[in-house]
Amino acid sequence: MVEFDDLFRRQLHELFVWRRDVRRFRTDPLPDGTLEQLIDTACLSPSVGLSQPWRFVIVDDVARRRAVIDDFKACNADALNCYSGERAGRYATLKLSGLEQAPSHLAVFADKASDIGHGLGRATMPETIEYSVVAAITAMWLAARAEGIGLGWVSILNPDRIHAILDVPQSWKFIAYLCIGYPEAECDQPELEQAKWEYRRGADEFTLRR
Ligand SMILES: Cc1cc2c(cc1C)N(C[C@H](O)[C@H](O)[C@H](O)COP(=O)(O)O)c1[nH]c(=O)[nH]c(=O)c1N2
Repeated sequence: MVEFDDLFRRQLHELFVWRRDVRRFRTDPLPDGTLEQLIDTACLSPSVGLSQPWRFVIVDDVARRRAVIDDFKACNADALNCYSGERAGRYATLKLSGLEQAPSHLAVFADKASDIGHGLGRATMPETIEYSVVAAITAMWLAARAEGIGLGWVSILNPDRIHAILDVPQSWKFIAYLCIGYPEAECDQPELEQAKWEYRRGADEFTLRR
C-alpha cells in the first residue's frame, strides 16, 4: 500500500503547472538509459483492454533525422500558407519544433493490428487504440519533466512520409514525433501564450453540467 501526502500532492500539482512543450533544447545528450527509462514509465499507462498498443522508435540515424527535419520544413511552409495578414506574420515567428537541437528523437506509433488485449473495449470505439498511445505520451511528458527533461511534440509532419522514413510496419499508425532533451529554460507559461498566439483558458469554459 502506498500513500501520498500533502507535500507530494502539492509537488505533483507543480509538475502539471511546470510541464511545458519544449522547442528550445540544449544539445548535450541525455545520460545513457534515460530514454529507455522514460519509455518504461510510459508503458505503465492505461490502455484499452490492456492492449499496450504503443510502439516506440528511437531515431538515431542522422540521415533519417535529416529527412524528418526536411519534412517538417515542407509541412510548416504549407501550414504558413493557410494563414494570411497579421496571423501569418505571427505564425512565421513561432518556433514550432526543436528537431535541430534536441539530442533525442522518438517517434511513437499505435499498432492497429495487435491482438494484445483480445479486442476488449474497442469494438465500438476502435480509436481507443490511439487514445491509449496518447495517454502513454502524456505520462512520459510528465515523467520527463520530473527529471528536468523537456519534451516537445511535433505534429507538423506528413504521416505517410514519416512512415516511409522510419520503415515501420503498415499496421502502425503514426501518433507523435517527440523531441527530448534538457530545456534551455523553464517556464510556467506555454510558449504559445508567451508569443500571444493563444492563451490558456479556465476549466469553466470547457465544462458543462447536465
Ligand atoms: C497532439 C499535440 C500536437 C502538438 C502539440 C501538442 C499536442 C498535444 N504541440 C504542443 C502545444 O503547442 C502545447 O502543448 C500547447 O501550446 C500548450 O503548451 P504547454 O504544453 O502547456 O507548454 C506542438 N507544439 C509545436 O510547437 N509544434 C507541434 O507540431 C505541436 N504539435
